[in-house]
Amino acid sequence: MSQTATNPASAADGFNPNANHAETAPAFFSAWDIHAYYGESYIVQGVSFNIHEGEILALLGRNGAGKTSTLRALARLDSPSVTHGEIWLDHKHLHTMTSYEAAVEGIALVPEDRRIIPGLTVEENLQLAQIVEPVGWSLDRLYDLFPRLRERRKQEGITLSGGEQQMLAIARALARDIKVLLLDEPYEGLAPVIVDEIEKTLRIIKEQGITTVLVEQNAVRALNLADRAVILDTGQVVYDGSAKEVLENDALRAEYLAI
Ligand SMILES: Nc1ncnc2c1ncn2[C@@H]1O[C@H](COP(=O)(O)OP(=O)(O)OP(=O)(O)O)[C@@H](O)[C@H]1O
Repeated sequence: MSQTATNPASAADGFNPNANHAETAPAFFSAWDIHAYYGESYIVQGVSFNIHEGEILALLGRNGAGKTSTLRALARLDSPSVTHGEIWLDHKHLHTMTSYEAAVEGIALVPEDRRIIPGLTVEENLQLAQIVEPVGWSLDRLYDLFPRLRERRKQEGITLSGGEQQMLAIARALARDIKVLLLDEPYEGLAPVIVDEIEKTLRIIKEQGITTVLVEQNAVRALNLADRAVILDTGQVVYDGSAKEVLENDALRAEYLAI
């Protein structure tokens, strides 16, 4: 059955669920000409990119460039509201789905504020993510990836350090059966040694075939980890290419990343 049957989004508001880009899509995960608004504010202004399965894409740009808004649009959250464009994941059209449906298809957004649930232990936060199918990594596998979480599994999640909370937020995403991990500033406020630890786990997650979109202010770190980079400026893509090229291109970095 078509996913459009139960979804409020339709061709009438700029989506075209019948456009069969799935047939020709060169990539596993694609955004095609996404436009999104907060009320009257036009923020995401025609963003397109393709990501191959298992790639890490660094989504970069100055403050206010529209990175978080783009991630939220990809996760199909209500705000910003996407008025035009298509989002394809593994031949399924996410642009006609609600955020819940997109999550079931395998999109996981780890927001900047991590959203650890107060009053629940580390383990309960993970178990809660597994109440509904499709379930992803087992608790044992998650604890092998994040040994600190195993040590603290009985501790209330919100009492963890910032780095541990970030680990819990990523573990909670993997507790579901996901295909794409959308990470919003995972390194923010963390000591370099903790960033090293999280970076190591992101490499392991990549080895498992999960595709990652990484929004990060620490652009050099993100570029060293990523295969590819997309740079946004005022809601538009101004660069789409290899991460290495951005690292090596002083002019590009100075113009759009101020580094
Ligand atoms: N809820 C909102 N309502 C109205 N405008 C918003 C809202 N959230 C973000 N914006 C505006 O959208 C623009 C893009 O914001 P966004 O958070 O996507 O940028 P960003 O690239 O992630 O920035 P940063 O690196 O500072 O987090 C900014 O001008 C911001 O003020």
